[in-house]
Amino acid sequence: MLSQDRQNYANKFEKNLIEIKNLNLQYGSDNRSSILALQDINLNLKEGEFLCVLGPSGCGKSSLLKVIAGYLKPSSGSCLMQGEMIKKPDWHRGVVFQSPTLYPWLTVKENVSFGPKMRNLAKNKIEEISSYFLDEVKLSGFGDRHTFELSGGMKQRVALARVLANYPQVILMDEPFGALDALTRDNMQGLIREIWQENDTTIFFITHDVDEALSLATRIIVMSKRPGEIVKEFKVNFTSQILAGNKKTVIYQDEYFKLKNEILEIINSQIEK
Ligand SMILES: Nc1ncnc2c1ncn2[C@@H]1O[C@H](COP(=O)(O)OP(=O)(O)OP(=O)(O)O)[C@@H](O)[C@H]1O
Repeated sequence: MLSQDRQNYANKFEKNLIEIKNLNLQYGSDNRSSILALQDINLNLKEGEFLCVLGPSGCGKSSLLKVIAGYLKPSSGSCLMQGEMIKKPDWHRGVVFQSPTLYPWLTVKENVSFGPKMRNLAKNKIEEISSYFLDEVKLSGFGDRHTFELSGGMKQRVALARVLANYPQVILMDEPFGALDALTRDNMQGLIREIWQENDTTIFFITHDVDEALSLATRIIVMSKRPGEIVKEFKVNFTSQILAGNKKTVIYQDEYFKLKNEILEIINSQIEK
């Protein structure tokens, strides 16, 4: 795949969903103990794109996600969704963390139904939505189980179905597969790739794994060490090639290796020696 083709593919995502302008985030107000986590972030998240964020540990990836989610307010600059300032968490921005936060006293189906119930949807609609998304994450037969009966990968699929059941405009994922074994992780990557394609979802995805980013993203941003700034971005489309064909043939291309090395070099240059 020529880099021009990659560029053209990524450019098909045009419409801004989230606009981040000149954003700084500082923890603590006391000058001596305060930490500048994010510095001068300018980033537009486009509708339908799959954006992966890479960077050294502590560079501010989770902090950026928390600002977008509405958990944290920027110290300066702005973070807008469809032109509106993000002020607090909202169902329109679904969040999936590395450790799934499920309600252990509820069944799998009740966990997935929770959001639609809170939004006072009709009983039959709630049933329809929860069945649909349990099926999407391949857990149809597990609706009556309790979450403690499930494996780590299954719990993460419930967490994903629970977020999807709210039809969010964007899904924010913070190393969602970081705690899973290699095989489960590969399956989960396949699942999120399909869900992204089938539902035209917009995804903001933090990972430490360059291969994960390359095989999922339509765009990758690489951040500097703290205070986190965006060092470089890459438009990629291996994910659509994988959807259309065979993962192995895609990840053994020269183009893939070249990009992987370039990204690894940037990340390594940011790790404090
Ligand atoms: N609540 C907090 N109070 C003070 N400092 C914080 C707080 N949360 C994060 N930090 C600091 O801000 C910086 C960025 O943290 P953040 O968790 O966003 O980085 P990260 O890139 O997600 O890290 P990792 O990859 O290790 O998860 C770090 O130096 C961290 O110690």
